[in-house]
Amino acid sequence: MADTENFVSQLPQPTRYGQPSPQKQLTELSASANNSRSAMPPPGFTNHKRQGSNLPEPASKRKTLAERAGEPIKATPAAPRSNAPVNSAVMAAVHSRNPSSFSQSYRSNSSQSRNTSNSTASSFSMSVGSAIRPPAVRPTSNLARPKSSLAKERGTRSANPRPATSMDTRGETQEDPNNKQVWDPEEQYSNMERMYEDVCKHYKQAMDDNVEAKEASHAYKSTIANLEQERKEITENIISLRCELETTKFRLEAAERSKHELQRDNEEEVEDIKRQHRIEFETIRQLHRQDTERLKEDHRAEMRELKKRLEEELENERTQRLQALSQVSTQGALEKQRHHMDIEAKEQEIRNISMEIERLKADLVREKMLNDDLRQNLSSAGSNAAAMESARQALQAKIEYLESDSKSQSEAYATMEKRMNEALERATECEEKLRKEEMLRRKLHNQVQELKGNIRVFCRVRPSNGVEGEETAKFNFPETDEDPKDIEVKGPEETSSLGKVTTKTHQFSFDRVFAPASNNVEIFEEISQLIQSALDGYNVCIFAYGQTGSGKTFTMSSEDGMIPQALRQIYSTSKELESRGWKYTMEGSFVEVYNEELRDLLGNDGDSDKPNKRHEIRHDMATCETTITDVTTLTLASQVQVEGILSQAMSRRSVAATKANERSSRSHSVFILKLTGSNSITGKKCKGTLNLVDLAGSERLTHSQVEGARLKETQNINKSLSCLGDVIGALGQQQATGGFNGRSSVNGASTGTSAGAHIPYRNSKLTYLLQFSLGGNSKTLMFVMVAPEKKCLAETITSLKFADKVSRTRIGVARRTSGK
Ligand SMILES: Nc1ncnc2c1ncn2[C@@H]1O[C@H](COP(=O)(O)OP(=O)(O)OP(=O)(O)O)[C@@H](O)[C@H]1O
Repeated sequence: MADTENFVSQLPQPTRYGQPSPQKQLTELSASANNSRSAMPPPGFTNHKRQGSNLPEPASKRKTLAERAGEPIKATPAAPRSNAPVNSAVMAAVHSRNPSSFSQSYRSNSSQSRNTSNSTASSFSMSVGSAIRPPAVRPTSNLARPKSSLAKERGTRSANPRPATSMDTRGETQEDPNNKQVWDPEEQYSNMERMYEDVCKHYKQAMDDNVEAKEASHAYKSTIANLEQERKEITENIISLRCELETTKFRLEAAERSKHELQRDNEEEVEDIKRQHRIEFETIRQLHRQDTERLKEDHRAEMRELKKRLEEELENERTQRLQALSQVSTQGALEKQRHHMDIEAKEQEIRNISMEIERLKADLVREKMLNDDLRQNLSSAGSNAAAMESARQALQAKIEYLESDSKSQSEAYATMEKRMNEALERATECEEKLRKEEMLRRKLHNQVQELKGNIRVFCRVRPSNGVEGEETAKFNFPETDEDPKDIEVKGPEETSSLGKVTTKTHQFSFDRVFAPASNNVEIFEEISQLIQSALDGYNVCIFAYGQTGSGKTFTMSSEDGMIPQALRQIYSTSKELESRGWKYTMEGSFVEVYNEELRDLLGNDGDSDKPNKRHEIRHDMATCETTITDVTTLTLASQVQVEGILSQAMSRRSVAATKANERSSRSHSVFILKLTGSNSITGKKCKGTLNLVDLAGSERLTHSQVEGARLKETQNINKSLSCLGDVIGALGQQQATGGFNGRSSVNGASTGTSAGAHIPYRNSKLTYLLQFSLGGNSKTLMFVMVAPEKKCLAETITSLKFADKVSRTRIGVARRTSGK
């Protein structure tokens, strides 16, 4: 295809169908003429002419006749040479064959010559000579002209110089004016005659040349005709080639069309095949789907069948296994029961042994703790024992004696048995006496507590924290023989209006004052009797009050703080009391009151800012019991558990403190220990609660100092602490007016037997939580913590004033909570 197009593009474009352009034709013709000229080598005519003539050479650039024949005919411009007009005149004369014109021309020429030059040789001869010369170039090479007669003649003439003409003579005459020459008509005539002859000769010669030229012209014409013929042939060839080209093009187009048709047919065929394939594919797919569906259905049916069979098998298997299992479990249960019984027996054994040990221990402790009566009993028992020892020795001697005599031996044994029984009876009597003594002790202890007051205040000044440059305030602890109860604080310097600087000394008295040197163990000794009260069935509340950093947490929760020591004491005492028939259950929980919300410190509430569960405080007014919903309660059944609950609570509190930006300073933590005891010998029951409270920092922040979350905290702390003061104040008020009757009314709601005044427990979460541990039915101890730094002086005095107010409050008699 590309070849075809190339071939077509290389062909000359026809101007009109089947007709070559005239321009093209002309070009081809001149080219052929050129070719013919170039093909024709110049004949030796020129050389020959030169050889045969001495005439001057024509201008080298003059065009040949043949060349001029190819040019369009135009008027010959006037030749610059002098002979040109003569030549044309001669030629015109020759062609017209008009002698007059010839003579006229001749005359004009001659006269012209005469006018122009007088000193040179005859211009006539020069002009005629040159004018009659044949054309310089032959038109064709193949038409070599024979030498003309004129040329021959010229050749001879050149060898023999021409005789002088009349003109020559005249010239000579003119040259020599002194030479006397006469106008000779004869001679002139003869000269004329000669000239005429010459002219005739020239004419003849010209005629010959003309003939030759005609011949040449014929030759040219025939050549032109040949060339024309050739051109025609070439044109025909071109036409035929063009026709062929057109035909080829036509065929090509037809082939192209057929190709397109074929292509289209092919495409349609392919489309048909595709369509067919699609239909076939769809049919196959349909069949396949049907097959699949059928197979699936079969498979489902098989599966159903299989499943059914398997279920049946499974059911059978299960029944068999269940039977086996029930047999095994029956055997296991029997085995377990047996083991259980074994364990119980062993436990009982252990219990007995441990009870024995505990009893022995308790006896030992009791020996130490009992008063003079007990010592007397013991001494009498000792004398009894000595008597018994002597009796035993006597019996021993008797046994030895009786060993030889069995009769006397059996008698001695009977006596010994009798005495043994007597001793046992006496021991039972002693135990009974001891129990009565214990009851008496409790009673006396409570009386002492009552005498001390149901709300007591201890003041503790913490040692300086040793920070360099920190000034310490002045505290004075007046020395007394008894326990120190007073404290003097030098207040800040005050400048009067007169410029006098004075320092006020504040004096306070509390139930006990602990100087910075005192330690936690020492302090606990003072409160251990209160802890004992909780075991005796009283509600006890010990709380630490003071500004941030004054040592509240250190006193309450450090390793030897009040909470750990109280727990340890309760545990050990409860164990001791077991020997006297008391059995205690102890349940501990640790909560935090933050922003008037309860958080469980033994649960996960302390980990985040928001408690995971919402805890509510519930009061049972009948039993005077408080419970908190969803709070974690741990039973303290062993010393390990006691330590566990402590470490867990401490770690929770420290996590919470770190996470919530030292929240411990801004929340109240309350450790609640519920003690339930029952005496298996006397059948008595008691229920006491020990609340150990680490209050939030008591420093009063003004609302303008804080904002946002901190403002809310501050408001809540201020509110709860002032609420605590209000409750204590209200309780004192109630006592003063004699309104207290064992139970107070809560926010006006009567608790049953109350005829008392309103106590605003509900005004804060803290007081509401401690409702049954604050007031008439409880024993309260407040620690007022004091930071010794001078910068804390103002807060210290405020705290001490508050504590003093509390200390002056007298609250009614506490009553033991009996179990149902
Ligand atoms: N009696 C003391 N002896 C030695 N160091 C003490 C004593 N009391 C308190 N500290 C120390 O003083 C610092 C502050 O005490 P603590 O944290 O108990 O104060 P706080 O009143 O509980 O403060 P917050 O209200 O922030 O909980 C602690 O480093 C503590 O160890």
